[in-house]
Amino acid sequence: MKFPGKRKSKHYFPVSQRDPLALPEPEINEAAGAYIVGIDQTLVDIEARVDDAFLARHGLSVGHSMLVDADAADRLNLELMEQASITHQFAGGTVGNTLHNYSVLADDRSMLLGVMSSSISIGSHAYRYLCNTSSRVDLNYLQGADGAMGRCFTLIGDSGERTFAISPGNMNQLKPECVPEDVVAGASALLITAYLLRCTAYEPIMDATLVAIAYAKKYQVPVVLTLGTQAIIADRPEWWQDFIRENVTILAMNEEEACALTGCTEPLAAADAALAWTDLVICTAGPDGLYMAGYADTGVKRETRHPLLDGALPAFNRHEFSRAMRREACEQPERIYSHIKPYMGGPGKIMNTNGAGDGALAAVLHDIAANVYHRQQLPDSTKHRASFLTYSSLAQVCKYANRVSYQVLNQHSPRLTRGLPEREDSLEEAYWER
Ligand SMILES: Nc1ncnc2c1ncn2[C@@H]1O[C@H](COP(=O)(O)OP(=O)(O)OP(=O)(O)O)[C@@H](O)[C@H]1O
Ligand SMILES: Nc1nc2c(ncn2[C@@H]2O[C@H](CO)[C@@H](O)[C@H]2O)c(=O)[nH]1
Repeated sequence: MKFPGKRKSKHYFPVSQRDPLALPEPEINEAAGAYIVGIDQTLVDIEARVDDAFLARHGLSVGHSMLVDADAADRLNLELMEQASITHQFAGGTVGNTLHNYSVLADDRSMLLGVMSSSISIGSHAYRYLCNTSSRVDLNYLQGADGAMGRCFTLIGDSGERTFAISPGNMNQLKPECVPEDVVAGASALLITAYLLRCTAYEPIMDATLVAIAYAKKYQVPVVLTLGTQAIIADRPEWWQDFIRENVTILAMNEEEACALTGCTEPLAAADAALAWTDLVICTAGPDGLYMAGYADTGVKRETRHPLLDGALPAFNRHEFSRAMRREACEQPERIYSHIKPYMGGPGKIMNTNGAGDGALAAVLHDIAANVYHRQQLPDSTKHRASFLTYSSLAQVCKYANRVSYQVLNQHSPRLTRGLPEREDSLEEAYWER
């Protein structure tokens, strides 16, 4: 486990010196390991430049992800081939991207559950998917399936905005019995997306997702939900509110999805509203950076040393130096919030906004898994005197998430090609303080 950013704090990582307050001599537990497990619709992104007339002709809604049937996908594909407008093909899927990025950042294992073609030929979509996935993502639990892989036509319109047309192929065929209980039980978090529950008719992946959630709840594994695209939430916001209240520990969304879920246009107000149903919220807000909201116990909350910020809530970042906890783990829960502007104001030239939010979530997952790993190695450390969800403070997690988003904006693919530069490992000393 590579630590999410070196720092000057007394709690540092990897553990090379004992915490003086921890009692017994710590032994490194070789068998222990922290990993994230996720379920996804295995998809290959097929990227093409199109004009707005193309999107209108194929009945696609700009900036959103829509399902298309086999005939519509064939028509779309044919037109793209005729125009020779396909520019890239790489592995996609919102959870697959996040697990890949987590594994690159943490230099550690994650596990992907989903389907994969049973028989793979060189150059096929399945082959490309595997080639574009970090070797740290464990694919041994994928379920073999016949038929075409899911395709995500990623259409870049005149404004540079991306529109997704999803041809499902066999992406929804994951069976509940292919979700191993022990894999979920041992995970630091279970990652799912709202896309898994968007099917035109019954599909096995819906039950597989519900089974995985039941296992996660049984073993107190945090369930992390990323909302996917606005329309899915806008279709039935109350249903999603109930779903989140029942099942979700950590919620990730962008401001559009947040608005669809809560009715609040302001991202901080939306994150605050979502805390009624879940324990930790990450809400990205494009050029406005990102917000996080969570809970801390009164006894362990920490005041910020940054200037206080007013927004939808006054002095909302007052306790942003606190580490996030589940509400039920707090004797006296208090709400904590943080905000960060884009790292260095954003890149001079944005290569791609696709996956910037998924990148931020990968950083949050890294921080959560580092906390589990530290607890496995040093259970008596004062760092675990309360049951925290994150290794770092909310403010620090925001910085890290934001830095990773910047990295994604700076490259073409939503999947990181390498980890963050080593010399920047100390986030305190990086540019945002200048
Ligand atoms: N135009 C921009 N300028 C500067 N930073 C940006 C810009 N757009 C996005 N970012 C950075 O990327 C992060 C995530 O952006 P955004 O809210 O667009 O994600 P998203 O819509 O969830 O992305 P995706 O769903 O494709 O993963 C922001 O918090 C911010 O740090
Ligand atoms: N799992 C899943 N991912 C999607 C869907 N639509 C778009 N994406 C992915 O979202 C990513 C960008 O956030 C792209 O790489 C797409 O592959 C969908 O319906 N399901």
